[in-house]
Amino acid sequence: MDFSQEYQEKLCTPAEAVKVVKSGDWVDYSQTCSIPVKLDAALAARHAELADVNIRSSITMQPLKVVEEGEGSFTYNPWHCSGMDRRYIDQGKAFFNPMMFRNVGSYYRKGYAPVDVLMLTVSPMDAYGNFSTGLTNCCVQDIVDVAKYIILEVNPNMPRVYGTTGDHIHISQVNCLVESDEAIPTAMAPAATEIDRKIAEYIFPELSDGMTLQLGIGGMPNALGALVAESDLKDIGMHTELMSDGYLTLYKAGKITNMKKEIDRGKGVFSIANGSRELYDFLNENQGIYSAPIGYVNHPETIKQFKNFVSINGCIAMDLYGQVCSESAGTRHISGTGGQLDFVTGTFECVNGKAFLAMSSTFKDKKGTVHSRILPKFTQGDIITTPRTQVPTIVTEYGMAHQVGLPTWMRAENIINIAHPDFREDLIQAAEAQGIWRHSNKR
Ligand SMILES: CC(=O)SCCNC(=O)CCNC(=O)[C@H](O)C(C)(C)COP(=O)(O)OP(=O)(O)OC[C@H]1O[C@@H](n2cnc3c(N)ncnc32)[C@H](O)[C@@H]1OP(=O)(O)O
Ligand SMILES: CCCC(=O)O
Repeated sequence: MDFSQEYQEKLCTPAEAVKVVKSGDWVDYSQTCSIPVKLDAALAARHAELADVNIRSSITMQPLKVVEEGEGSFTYNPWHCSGMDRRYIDQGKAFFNPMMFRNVGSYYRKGYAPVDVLMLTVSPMDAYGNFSTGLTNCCVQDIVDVAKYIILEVNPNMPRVYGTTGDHIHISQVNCLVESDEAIPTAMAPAATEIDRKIAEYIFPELSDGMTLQLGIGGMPNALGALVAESDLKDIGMHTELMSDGYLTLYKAGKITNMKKEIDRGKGVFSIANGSRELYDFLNENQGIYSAPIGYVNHPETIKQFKNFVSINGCIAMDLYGQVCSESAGTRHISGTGGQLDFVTGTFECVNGKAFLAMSSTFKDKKGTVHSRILPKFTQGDIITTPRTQVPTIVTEYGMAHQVGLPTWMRAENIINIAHPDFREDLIQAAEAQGIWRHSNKR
């Protein structure tokens, strides 16, 4: 088998490749590190001749030309937002696409998310005609299966990552391809703050040897990663939606062996990766790691097979009823549901599952005013990411608030105990007015 002739026949320039896009089409860019840079620029250059083209993607890490140069012709619809995506939404150039992450693949398969053209970055072809999907497995197989036309942007900087379904695309499935040597975008995790470190210290005693760990984004998971790296904990397993540098720190410290995992033993599993170039090099042809579809990684049926599973994610605000908002600030869109509800739900199903949602107790706005993240009730349009029926333990720098199985007055008391002291009295009065404060509650 020699696929080099087919490769040459399908090779074209970005401008030639994007000619297939018509007004009214839905174009899919895969997500985050796999967004095709040259094809995006070539498509944006056609803005004067196109109208009402919809782009689907997520978590952009560098400017999208169709958004920045194609206003009026292209509408960008992210499934999940990076800082850049939320600025596009703030500017009215993009519109969030709500989703449950484990189900996104089925949105494509069931026809709710049509795809006229798929274009994405992949690593160079191997001897068998396969292009690795590299850092983004996610739901690429579902998109490939339904896309009417597939264009690859082949880039030697995309690591070749082994995996299950969705880890590669064969040249026979592809309509055309272009070549690129653009750097794959990197994302540096925010430095951990003193508050992050305090939260990590509350969670740390809940961890044990042999656990399987899912870490979300942000400074707090990094702080926890650093604590674990310096601890005596051993034989940790990785099963995570997002692989970022926090895990690389744990691998480098010898903490992750994956040998105690009940499933996928010996393999660290992720669905999307973004972080440093060092992380991408670590993933390249690493047989100890595999990428898998989000529909597998995030599914409660998968997660429940782990006995000792620990899930740690961030949130933005919560109310005294135990509802958690992790994706908006009032009506301002911030990030997305992502895998939060998937992991909270799945972890509850595990024999010894422990899920934590973490946030600082207060937020300082751009004018310097300090607000409590713990609110009496949500009234400003905040989106509920984790409903109170599924909410696990909440952690701030003042401690942990257990919620599962507790009546309203106990939930409210636990939540107020982890609020910033300056806001506690007002919260107690609100709880009383809302009828969720019992006369014997501690003050
Ligand atoms: C990868 C995984 O996590 S896997 C599965 C889990 N997925 C999830 O949990 C998804 C939902 N969670 C998240 O997206 C994140 O954990 C977040 C958004 C809650 C926290 O992430 P961080 O990176 O620590 O958020 P950060 O503190 O930088 O705030 C993000 C933005 O929200 C704004 N913001 C945060 N809290 C508030 C608030 N209470 N009021 C107003 N704005 C706020 C910040 O100002 C910032 O906006 P800016 O970029 O315009 O300045
Ligand atoms: C890739 C990050 C999406 C999420 O927060 O779940």
